[in-house]
Amino acid sequence: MGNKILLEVRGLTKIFGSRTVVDRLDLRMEEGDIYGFLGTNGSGKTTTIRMITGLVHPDAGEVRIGGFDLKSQFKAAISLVGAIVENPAFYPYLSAYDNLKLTANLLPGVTRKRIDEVLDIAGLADRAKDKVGTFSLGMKQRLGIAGALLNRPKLIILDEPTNGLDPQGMRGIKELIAQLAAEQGISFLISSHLLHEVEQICTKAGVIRKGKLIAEGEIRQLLATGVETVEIVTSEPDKAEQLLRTATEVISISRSQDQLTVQTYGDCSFKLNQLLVTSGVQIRTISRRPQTLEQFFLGITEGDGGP
Ligand SMILES: Nc1ncnc2c1ncn2[C@@H]1O[C@H](COP(=O)(O)OP(=O)(O)OP(=O)(O)O)[C@@H](O)[C@H]1O
Repeated sequence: MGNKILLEVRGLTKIFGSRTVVDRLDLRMEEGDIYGFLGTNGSGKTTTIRMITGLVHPDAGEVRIGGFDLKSQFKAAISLVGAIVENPAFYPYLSAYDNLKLTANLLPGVTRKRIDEVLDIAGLADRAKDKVGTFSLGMKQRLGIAGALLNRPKLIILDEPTNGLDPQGMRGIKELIAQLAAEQGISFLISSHLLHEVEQICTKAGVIRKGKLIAEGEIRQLLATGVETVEIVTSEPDKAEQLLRTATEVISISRSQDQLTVQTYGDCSFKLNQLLVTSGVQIRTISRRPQTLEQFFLGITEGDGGP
């Protein structure tokens, strides 16, 4: 395995109309990583994955897979990737085998033997001849992973793979991911809005919020990372908000009359205080509430359904 860089994303940006949905995003995966891409609904995960898989053109930034530039060396870069973006689509009246044969026809050099192999790996060998319409959602997801394995990728990208699955289906997917990583050295980029799920499967994670990567690292280290809620009461809330939005540590600001509630990455209340005071903003009170990223993430997933 080693520490070879498998995926490098730099400054990736997507703007829809006047909204910046993905904002100068950087990601870095090494071979062997199972990377959890964590964020609430609408935070920009699917758009990022679509850019990494060449389905959406970025407005800025670059993606390199296995050292190949996705734009100028598309074939070489994309041949290293197997991906399921959103739900895998199958023909319900065709068998699992025939569905994979259709996928295989689009890929150069994939043999019939390989179709049997991937069905076996996904634990579907004995259902190969059954119509996909009779499959549970978990089996369809495993069939999707089988399809993604056809061209022997080094990186598999899964967008919310356990969405809608029952506990047994979830377990099946998690076990398959762990097995493919351990036995075949395949790396995974897995998007999810569920912290505990990422914690169970992944070795590393990045947290995306409003299109920005707000934290990245080894899971354990990441969950212990400090995040703070700073509450500021001021007679000049407009000016204060404008100034605070320029600070890199600020994740979000909400307002209620003359009170600003500011979420920050790391301990920076002193810096924010100075920023306001040196610009002549009078502060009535300032208080801080430290949290771990885990508490923060659980709080935002409960509290707001979107960005
Ligand atoms: N083609 C598009 N045109 C305009 N806006 C879009 C388009 N695609 C996505 N968006 C918007 O971009 C934002 C991010 O969407 P995205 O699907 O990337 O988020 P997500 O984190 O994957 O969320 P979810 O888990 O709900 O899929 C959303 O507000 C969405 O409405």
